[in-house]
This record gives sequence, structure tokens and C-alpha cells, in this order.
Amino acid sequence: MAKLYFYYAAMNAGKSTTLLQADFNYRERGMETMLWTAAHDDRAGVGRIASRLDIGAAARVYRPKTRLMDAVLDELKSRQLHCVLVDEAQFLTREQVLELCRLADERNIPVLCYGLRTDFLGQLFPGSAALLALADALIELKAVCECGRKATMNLRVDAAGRAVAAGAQTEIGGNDRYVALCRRHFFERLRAGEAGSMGGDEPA
Ligand SMILES: Nc1ncnc2c1ncn2[C@@H]1O[C@H](COP(=O)(O)OP(=O)(O)O)[C@@H](O)[C@H]1O
Ligand SMILES: Cc1cn([C@H]2C[C@H](O)[C@@H](COP(=O)(O)O)O2)c(=O)[nH]c1=O
Ligand SMILES: [Zn+2]
Repeated sequence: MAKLYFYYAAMNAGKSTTLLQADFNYRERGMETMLWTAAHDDRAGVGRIASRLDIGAAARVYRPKTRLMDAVLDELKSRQLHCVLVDEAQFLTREQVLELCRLADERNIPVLCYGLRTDFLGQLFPGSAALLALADALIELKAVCECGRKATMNLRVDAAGRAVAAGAQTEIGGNDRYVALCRRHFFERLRAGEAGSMGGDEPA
């Protein structure tokens, strides 16, 4: 039976690179894939999955209202699909994750999702919460903190590099807005950011 996989990590761990590699592996064996990414993550252009290693591929885009199951069933009318790959999976809704479960269970199509576990405050995204609850396999990819430990958290920073301790959960950005850190250094810098925003000490 096909499985639903969740490859999760902090930013800059190589999630998109790993997705593109998996896609290449399927296609070089003559198999057909369907790629998806979030419509609003337009860092490389809407509908483009790009890795910091400078490789990329076109992808279908999903929005909160997109019916993934219907879109895949529609695609199956014109071609076979051996794998569905989803980037920025933290932005999926729980309903969309349930649809991906059905693709694996009822259509026997493996689904590979790649995304963040937590946001800039250390809280789960809706898509990540659903995937952590429902995926058959959870695979952690590793990013490295500046101290050398595994980076599991994502600090949001302002233009001056100070930690941002409040704001909307979604804010698209790259290395200019986020730093992947280990938990210890994440909370140290987040607390310094909180103190700074309340007029306290200068951030570290
Ligand atoms: N010029 C480069 N040469 C080699 N590795 C690089 C280069 N630029 C970025 N990287 C590495 O690419 C990885 C980020 O890949 P990416 O797939 O974009 O990450 P994610 O999707 O998890 O944010 C990091 O490990 C980073 O160190
Ligand atoms: C931590 C965090 C991240 N985001 C956004 C920022 C990026 O656009 C993506 C993650 O990119 P990746 O390099 O492909 O992992 O998510 C956000 O909106 N809110 C956050 O808290
Ligand atoms: Zn650290």
C-alpha cells in the first residue's frame, strides 16, 4: 500500500533540494510525477519549486480552497501518476492533508510532503500538525545551527537582524528574514527580541 511521507525540517535544511532529487529519481526511471507548491510562496516565482542549490521545477499551486484529490483525479484521466510531491506542506489545510491520505490509501499513489514543523514562535503550522498526526512516515531532515548543533527552529529577524517576537504566522521570506537555530539559541534570541520590543535590553 502506498504511504504518505512527511519530510520536515527547519529552513535551509535542503527540503526543496530533496524533493527535486526524489522527483528526478522517479522520472529517470520513466515514472510520472505531479509537483505542488503553495501559491503564495512566490520566492522563485508563482508555481516554481526552487532550491538554494539553484535547481528548480515547475509545480501546480495550491491555495487553502484547492481540492487536491479532485485535481489529481483529473490529472489521472490523461496520464498515470507514480508519485505526488508537495513542497511548503506547512501551508496545507487539515482537509488537504486528509485528501492526500486518501490518495495514498484509495489510489495507491505515494505522497511525499516537505515542510516546516514549526513557525517563528515555535508553534505548529496547521499543515504540519495534520501531517505529524496522520503521515505514515515522519522523516527529519537536518539543518545546522551556528553553534554546530542541529537546527530545529526558525527565528524571524528584522532588517537589523533582531528577533521578531510577534506577527502573522505566514510571512514569506528567505535567509534575509529567517535563521535556522537550535532550540537553545532560538529561545535565547527570541527572549532578547521580546525584551527589545518592550524597551528592555539591547538584543544579543
Ligand atoms: N552555493 C551553494 N553551494 C552548496 N550548498 C548550498 C549553496 N547555497 C545553499 N546551499 C545549501 O542548500 C541547502 C538549502 O537547500 P533548500 O533545498 O533550499 O532548503 P529548504 O528547502 O529546506 O529551505 C542548505 O544546506 C545550504 O547550505
Ligand atoms: C518560520 C516561518 C516561515 N515562513 C515561510 C518563509 C518561507 O517563505 C517558507 C519556508 O521556506 P523553506 O526555505 O522552503 O523552508 O515559510 C512563514 O511564513 N512563517 C514562519 O513562521
Ligand atoms: Zn545553537
